[in-house]
Amino acid sequence: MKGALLVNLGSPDSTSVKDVKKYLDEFLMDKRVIDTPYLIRAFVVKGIILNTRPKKSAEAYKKIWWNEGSPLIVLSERLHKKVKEQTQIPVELAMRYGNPSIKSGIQKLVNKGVTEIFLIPLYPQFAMATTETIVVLANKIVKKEYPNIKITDFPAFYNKEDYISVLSNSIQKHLEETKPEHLLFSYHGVPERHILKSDITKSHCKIDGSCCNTPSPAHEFCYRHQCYETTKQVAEKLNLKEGTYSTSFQSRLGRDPWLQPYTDQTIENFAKKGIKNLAIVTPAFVSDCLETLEEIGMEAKHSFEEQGGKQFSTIPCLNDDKAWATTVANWINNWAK
Ligand SMILES: C=CC1=C(C)c2cc3[nH]c(cc4nc(cc5[nH]c(cc1n2)c(C)c5CCC(=O)O)C(CCC(=O)O)=C4C)c(C)c3C=C
Ligand SMILES: [Fe+2]
Ligand SMILES: [Fe+2]
Repeated sequence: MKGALLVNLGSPDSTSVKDVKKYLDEFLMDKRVIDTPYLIRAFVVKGIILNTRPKKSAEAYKKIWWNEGSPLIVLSERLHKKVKEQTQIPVELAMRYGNPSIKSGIQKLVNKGVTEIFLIPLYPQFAMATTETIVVLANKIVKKEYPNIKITDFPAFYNKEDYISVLSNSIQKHLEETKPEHLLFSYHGVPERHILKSDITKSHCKIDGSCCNTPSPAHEFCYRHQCYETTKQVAEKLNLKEGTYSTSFQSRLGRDPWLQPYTDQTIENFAKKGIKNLAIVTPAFVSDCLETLEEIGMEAKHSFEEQGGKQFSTIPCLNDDKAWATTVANWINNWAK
């Protein structure tokens, strides 16, 4: 029997410093997130980051937390419910870090008699720190605990026509309402070296991004190329004029260089240049979360307004949008045919 597993990033169990610390420990000790040798990672994460960050992050989580829990988890559950309503096969939801775990998701499917799992990492663009870590962990669990189960993973869907279409429609609706002077596509960043590590050709990708418009097999796993491509395809679909939209990268952690331009600096520069009405869309995330609701919806908005900007609007992630749930259900149903 066939079944599907939707996997998102995860959130702390609560906004307590203890739970945030536990979550960040699991997240940041993942060698595909902080990709240094183990001893350096342990020193940096356990010796430095976990001493200060959990308190700060817990405060940020408190600002966005809902009565039902973490927005990312609640919105993923709502999407899961709508997807289940549109398919005959069992579908479970799991998180890469925290709860519900990937192991529990697989166990629930196995309990229902599933022997073939369609694994859908809920990330439009491939990254070592997102798609790859999910695929690796799910396969590791299956190999160890359920050797007779087969897994098929769904690749990054950054350029799939149906995804581009639902994303574009959600953006279009917002643009008609707010009529911004500029639309910023802000993607979660990754350290620059992650781009080089994911280059399967070992020679295509360049730190400065000059490679991303030259076709290459490397792009199947190039986060930066895939982000640019999502922006490009949405811009084409919506007929956006050159110069009225751009791409930037947010949520940098630490001192190493991450993908640029940085969102916070870009937004400040727009305000300083006299842009008054700015809209932001965050297509690396399919569910609103700390990084969209707090970092963009609160921090970035504040900085834009402080520098003279007047109207700063955030376009919600696809969340449990009806057409988006139908798109995910279609992927599952086509695979299960
Ligand atoms: C969308 C894809 C994501 C990539 C790529 C990614 C990479 C990445 N993230 C960190 C560090 C942190 N990220 C944090 C939160 C967070 N990150 C993503 C997604 C991606 N991260 C999401 C959806 C969230 C929000 C989770 C939620 O509960 O709402 C955090 C925790 C919050 C904080 O303290 O700021 C950290 C830390 C690294 C190092 C990284 C490297 C590639
Ligand atoms: Fe590239
Ligand atoms: Fe992150």
